[in-house]
Amino acid sequence: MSVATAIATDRITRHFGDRVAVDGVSLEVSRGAAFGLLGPNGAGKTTTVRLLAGVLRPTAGAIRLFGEPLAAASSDQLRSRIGVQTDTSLYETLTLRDNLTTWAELYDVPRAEVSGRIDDVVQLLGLADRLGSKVGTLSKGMRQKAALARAVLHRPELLFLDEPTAGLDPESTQELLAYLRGLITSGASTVFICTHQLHGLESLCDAIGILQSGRLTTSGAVDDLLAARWPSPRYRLLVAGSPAAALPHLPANARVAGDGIEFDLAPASRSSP
Ligand SMILES: Nc1ncnc2c1ncn2[C@@H]1O[C@H](COP(=O)(O)OP(=O)(O)OP(=O)(O)O)[C@@H](O)[C@H]1O
Repeated sequence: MSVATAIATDRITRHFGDRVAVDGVSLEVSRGAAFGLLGPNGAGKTTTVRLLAGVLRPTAGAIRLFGEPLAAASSDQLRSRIGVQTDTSLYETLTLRDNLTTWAELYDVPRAEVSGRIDDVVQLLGLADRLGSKVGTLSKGMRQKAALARAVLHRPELLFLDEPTAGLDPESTQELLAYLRGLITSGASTVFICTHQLHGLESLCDAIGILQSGRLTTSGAVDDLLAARWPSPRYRLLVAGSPAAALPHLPANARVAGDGIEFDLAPASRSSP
């Protein structure tokens, strides 16, 4: 494991009584990358995030964050380096601004920067006109975005998102994806997303893992997994006139085949919308 590794787990397992929620999971996430953990309900995704965020301890196995054993990290270190988006972390009776200000203070955001950071993040997430609303009066989608605003306010190096698009309408989903894409592209945070529904989240991820009944059954680069799972279709084009003359106008992998041209379509890449 190199210093460029943000998360490395070695066969982590977590039992709840007789139930095995996470079963021998080993994974690595590079610093600045986005990793998607996919799996059906009950697969162990939230438990994995809670283990990685230091909220739960593994029954067996080891976790290293930024090269250091998680077990040795102090709660202050974890708090400053990690952000976790959960919808249970907001005070319903406080306004959105008071929620974010309270969290900024708890997370030691420099006092002079608090107001500016709040204004920036609510602007980007389309919540600027709801700063004065009590969180209890916000819609579910707005709360999702408010929870994300709270999680990123202290600019964590490692951001955990649990079902970030759940309950969002298509427009809000696109707004949230655009915000996350900007965050990931900036390279400021390593982002770990878990979800049972893709909703375009895969387009943000460099790598994904699939969790089933607590076991990581597949993991790898998104493009490689898509190519293996859905081999790119091969097209054959009949050309009026000389196939060779048409070649410069076609994908680089096109080649002349008989009286036509053949080429594969490349798998969708992370930068595609
Ligand atoms: N605190 C707990 N006590 C007992 N069992 C638990 C606890 N937390 C999780 N589990 C069990 O561990 C398994 C994995 O749960 P987990 O919440 O990690 O799954 P998930 O993939 O996040 O599911 P979902 O997509 O429904 O949120 C489930 O069988 C769940 O009942």
